[in-house]
Amino acid sequence: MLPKINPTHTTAWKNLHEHFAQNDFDLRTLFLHNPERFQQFSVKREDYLFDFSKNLIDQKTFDLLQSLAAECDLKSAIEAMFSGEKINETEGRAVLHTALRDFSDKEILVDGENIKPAIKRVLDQMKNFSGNVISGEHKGFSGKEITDVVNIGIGGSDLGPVMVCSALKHFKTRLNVHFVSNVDGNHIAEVLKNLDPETTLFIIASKTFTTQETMTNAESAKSWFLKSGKQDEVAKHFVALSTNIEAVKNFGIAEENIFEFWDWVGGRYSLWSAIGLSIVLSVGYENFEQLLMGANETDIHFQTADFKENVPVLMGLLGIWYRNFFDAGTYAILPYSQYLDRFAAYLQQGDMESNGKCVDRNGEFVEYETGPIIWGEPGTNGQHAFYQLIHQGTELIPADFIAYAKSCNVVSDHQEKLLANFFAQTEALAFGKTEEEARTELEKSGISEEEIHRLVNYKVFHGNTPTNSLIINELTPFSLGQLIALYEHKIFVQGVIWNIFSFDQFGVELGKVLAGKILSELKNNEPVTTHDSSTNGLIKYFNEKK
Ligand SMILES: O=P(O)(O)OC[C@H]1O[C@](O)(CO)[C@@H](O)[C@@H]1O
Repeated sequence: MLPKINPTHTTAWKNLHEHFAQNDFDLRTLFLHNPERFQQFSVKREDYLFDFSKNLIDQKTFDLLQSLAAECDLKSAIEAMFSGEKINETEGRAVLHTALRDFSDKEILVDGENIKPAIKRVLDQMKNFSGNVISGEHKGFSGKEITDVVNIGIGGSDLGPVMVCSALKHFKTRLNVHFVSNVDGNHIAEVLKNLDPETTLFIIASKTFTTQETMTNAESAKSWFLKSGKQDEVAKHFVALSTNIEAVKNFGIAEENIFEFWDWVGGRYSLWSAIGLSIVLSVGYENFEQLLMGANETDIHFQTADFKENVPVLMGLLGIWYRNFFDAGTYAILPYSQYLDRFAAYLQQGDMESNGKCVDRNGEFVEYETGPIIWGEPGTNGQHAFYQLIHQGTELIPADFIAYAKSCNVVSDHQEKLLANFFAQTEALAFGKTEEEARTELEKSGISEEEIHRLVNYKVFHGNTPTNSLIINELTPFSLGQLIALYEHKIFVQGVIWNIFSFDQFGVELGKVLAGKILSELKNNEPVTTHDSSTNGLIKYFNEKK
């Protein structure tokens, strides 16, 4: 079981509030007074450098955040998760996505049974199946090789595979992997438009095998296929990834085409499981295994490193400092890598579905902020979209800047320009531009004193916008696994300290129930009056125009 400590009742929390009230954390001053600040607040590991010196902290802040982790008993929470304790108490489940990437001989027991053999069995099944598809040995009903794969899933059955397949495009196999997730018929229509049923493999990815969007898309995909293929040829073109074996069989998927995973794998933490089959088909099993091993490297770091040098712990603690003491409502993920174009979207589910909670582990409503809004886009594009607000807006927006030192593709001086922007942005966000500096620049431009007076404030940059800089040596399946796991564990750290349960998601249920009721009303084509005037009015308008 996880500890049930209200963070606001800890001594560290009270001291952090005092510390916050008594200091202004001016980065220019902090760097001026400590030439060793970078060395003091950065962690250099074999595959990456994590520089957190441009945060609004001093040594006392750092020490108090460490005390907070200790008072909230983070260490035992980490041990509880990795050991298979049922820390997902509201659903009575263990949380063991980490076991999926643990290649050691260590036994991990769930309800008295070692889960490692089953994990190995499914990995072998994924390896064999993907090898046969990629080699062309597995053929479609007309004897042709598979050329295209369509993963049908949503949420954790989509976002992780989409993000990884996008990030590892440089490593792709001959197969073209597509993703359908939205119940909006245009989504599947656009994907199927250019595909051939004779050479297309469908992956129905759903932990529960009950999600409306996925089951609707799966039925439509099957109907599309059966316009060409026969019912008894479905087995060659449809596989399923699920914990719900009975529901998969009822859908009509052959038993040998079911890739199982388990209830101790949360949807948003499932890309390491059978849900990763689209990744295996996209980049090959060896690269998928490297992805797992990279995540495992972070798991070991997370379990063994002193919290003072533990990157996920530091990321989590710094996020709490801004969320709960600076009242920052959002957190930006700004990868300076086009390959990571879906990374923020993936973390939106990972973070917001985990820590978007308002009831603590004692069943009481919390009286402090919990999970922030996660958002972001790759740099340098963001600089031409929303950096104006980060630089000169009224919201404090802490951000993680992520980049790779080496590029997968050497093209002219693009990499130097990309990193120059990365470094410039974190510098500008930290140190800004004072009124005096702005005035000096304007004076050099030769404009009148009156004009200078009129313009100077528009040219001031407040600075003191905190950033973490993560420079990873190169983008590989291994380093991507490390990166993803860093964020999985950051999220865990924050959930532990906020004293919430990070592994259920009851908040998604009400919408599903209401949608089911309204769907039946829409289908019977009668006037709808059972809702509020807005919902009734909207439904009426839709019925008139559809
Ligand atoms: O994989 P399933 O069971 O179709 O669920 C899809 C997604 O729906 C949710 O249950 C709710 O968003 C997610 O947690 C999950 O990843």
